[in-house]
Amino acid sequence: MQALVSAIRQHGVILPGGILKVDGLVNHQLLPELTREMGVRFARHFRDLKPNKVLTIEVSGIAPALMTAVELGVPMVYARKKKPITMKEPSFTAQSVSRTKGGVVDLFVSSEFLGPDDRVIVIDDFLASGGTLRALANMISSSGAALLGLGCVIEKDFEQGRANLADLNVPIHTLANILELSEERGVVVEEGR
Ligand SMILES: O=P(O)(O)OC[C@H]1O[C@H](OP(=O)(O)OP(=O)(O)O)[C@H](O)[C@@H]1O
Ligand SMILES: O=c1[nH]c(=O)c2nc[nH]c2[nH]1
Repeated sequence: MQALVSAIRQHGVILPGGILKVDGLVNHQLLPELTREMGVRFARHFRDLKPNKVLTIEVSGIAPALMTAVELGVPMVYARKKKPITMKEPSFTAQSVSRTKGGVVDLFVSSEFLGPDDRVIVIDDFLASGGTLRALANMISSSGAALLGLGCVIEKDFEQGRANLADLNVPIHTLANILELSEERGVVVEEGR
């Protein structure tokens, strides 16, 4: 997605530990037109698989996932990182490592909104090591739902997430691909795949 690549080149900042700061377009401020286009791209890619639900994780996955759900005309569910008292038992749980806040995070999805009748695509902001998508895939598996595909706004090629998730045997679609983050070459980014 060329507009996303340009925005990353313009606003992306390299932080220690191989972290790309894109708070101006994905993780703090959101650009409505750019985010809408993300949804259009994901929906176009996954529509033929006939998903009836989009799953994501709070907080940064919500915007692109919702835009995708709007395009597909299906509900969007987000995994919560703290279980509210409103959440009915049983819920599906998994753990992921927060890359931007540190520590292990518990994830919760209610069985009210995920179950054997669901055909799910997962949408998130970053595909890095793939740990977060793996956690979501595990919850989908526990629920009896079918996982159809994975979509992420930004892939960090050098963290091997795509390879780490290959055993899931589902299509993975990303909109921008970070090849390198370095002092010498800056943010090296190309369109996703
Ligand atoms: O492929 P991985 O190595 O799992 O990294 C990707 C995850 O890391 C970030 O989550 P984080 O908890 O840092 O941030 P968020 O609260 O902004 O969603 C990002 O939102 C992805 O969910
Ligand atoms: O803002 C972010 N920048 C990153 O580089 C990253 N990797 C995983 N999750 C991330 N979030």
